[in-house]
Amino acid sequence: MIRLAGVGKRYGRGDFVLHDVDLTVEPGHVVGILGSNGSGKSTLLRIMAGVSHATTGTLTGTPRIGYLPDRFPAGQRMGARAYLRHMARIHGLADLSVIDPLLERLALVGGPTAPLRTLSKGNAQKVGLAQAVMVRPDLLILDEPWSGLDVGTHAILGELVAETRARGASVVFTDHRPQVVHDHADVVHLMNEGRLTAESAEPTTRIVLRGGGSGWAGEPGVRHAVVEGTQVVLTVEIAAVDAVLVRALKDGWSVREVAPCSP
Ligand SMILES: Nc1ncnc2c1ncn2[C@@H]1O[C@H](COP(=O)(O)OP(=O)(O)OP(=O)(O)O)[C@@H](O)[C@H]1O
Repeated sequence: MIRLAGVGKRYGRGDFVLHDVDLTVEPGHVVGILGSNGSGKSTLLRIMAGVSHATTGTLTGTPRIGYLPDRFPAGQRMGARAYLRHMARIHGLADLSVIDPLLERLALVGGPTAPLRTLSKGNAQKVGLAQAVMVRPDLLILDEPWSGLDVGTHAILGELVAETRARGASVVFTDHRPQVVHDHADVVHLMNEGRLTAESAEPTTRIVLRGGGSGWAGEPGVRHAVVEGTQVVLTVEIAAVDAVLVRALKDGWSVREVAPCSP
């Protein structure tokens, strides 16, 4: 459906922010990309969506794409319905009757005629989601959708993802929280400083630490380290759990939780 091989990206003359990314998205799969802020997730999705070009490597496949960017540009006077109709025509969509039910389902506050620029970030994201799904894409690309949308819409988002998969199309989404990615993805990839790796199916342990000193990225056996407020949440290979706990206690961290996590 879509295949990336050796994809790298640098902005201007800066350092590479994506390195040698290989990724194949099969039909009917939901692919979750887990990575912390600045790791390169949005850059990768922009390349897949065709709004940014890879500096190196190749992309093959020409699926019909629906794309929800990390920040949906909504500074316009147009209302949601008018905007979506406009976008539908650009995409060559003949049937505009899907738009109103979609906006109703997403419970757009202010209704379909409220100017986009008056919408809150969460509501603007709903319009962004509507423009991405209304084209019935072969590949639905969603940049941190569970963070941008208000909690009330999370269940609808889950349904839209499931419906997309059920009709044999694919979804690629990002998030920085392991739980969110594991809850919704069939296949998980980890993005770390611009490098993408498939997550191993080996079971892991979730360790939550508070306080303490030095960072955890790159520590042996630590698949992922996410800072959440004053805590850091580690996803650790089972063989490394004892060593990580010993290091944490030596470094002054307080252990808040140790629990199995199932990918
Ligand atoms: N348009 C740009 N010009 C220059 N550098 C950029 C641009 N967009 C992103 N970057 C840099 O590329 C790196 C990866 O950013 P990217 O937004 O892809 O990461 P991310 O994982 O999506 O993070 P976030 O969740 O914070 O959006 C960062 O160092 C960022 O500063």
